[in-house]
Amino acid sequence: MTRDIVTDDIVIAASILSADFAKLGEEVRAVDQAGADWIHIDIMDGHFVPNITMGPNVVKAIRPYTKKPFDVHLMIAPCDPYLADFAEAGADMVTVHAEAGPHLDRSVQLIRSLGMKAGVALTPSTPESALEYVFDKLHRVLVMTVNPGFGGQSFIPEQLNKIRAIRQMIGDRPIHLEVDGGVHLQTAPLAAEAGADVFVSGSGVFDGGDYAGNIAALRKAAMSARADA
Ligand SMILES: O=C(CO)[C@@H](O)[C@H](O)COP(=O)(O)O
Ligand SMILES: [Fe+2]
Repeated sequence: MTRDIVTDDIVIAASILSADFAKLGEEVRAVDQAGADWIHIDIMDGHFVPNITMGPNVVKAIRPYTKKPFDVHLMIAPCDPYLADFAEAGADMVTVHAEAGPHLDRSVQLIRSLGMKAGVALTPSTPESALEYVFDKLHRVLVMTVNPGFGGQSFIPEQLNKIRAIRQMIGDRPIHLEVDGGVHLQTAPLAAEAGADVFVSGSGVFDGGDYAGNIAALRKAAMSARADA
């Protein structure tokens, strides 16, 4: 099934880390109906990051609640032993961290061989040069604008230079540039102006309960920066 399309459009990926875990399936359906383009799923292991969330069994359980693409952000180390489980659970795209192990190229090749789109994430202290030798195998790059592990943190503005540099590296390749962490109405335009086209938001989508209003406002904020460019 093809659920991932690379377009020139702004993509809003709702991060279910901020959802009510007691009714996760309904929350996924709700953000789908509220206009989210992708469902962003944060997988944390209490080892690579200081928090624990969910595994492939939960991804599988929420898969029937939407046809929107599942954008799985792995904050686990090692990741290779679990990639097939996420593919089987219904992940469309899997992003691994460049910092999560010594064999990034192997992880990227494995994701692709399992039929999923491949992404690499960089924590705030990792330079864009970490992408150099895997770049042409990627469908997306995820720039973390907070230190990974928790929702609701503040956007780190120094990451805007990294976003600009990666936008230059991408050129006309069909690679999404995803920004994750502290993405709100004030920061989405900055990231868009720097070159991001996928906007992950947890608290910005879920806080206050007006998912449709929040998603529409985020999209409008990101698009306004593009129109100004
Ligand atoms: O990967 C992560 C956190 O490590 C994110 O995807 C968070 O879920 C973003 O949350 P907000 O900063 O948007 O509240
Ligand atoms: Fe994430």
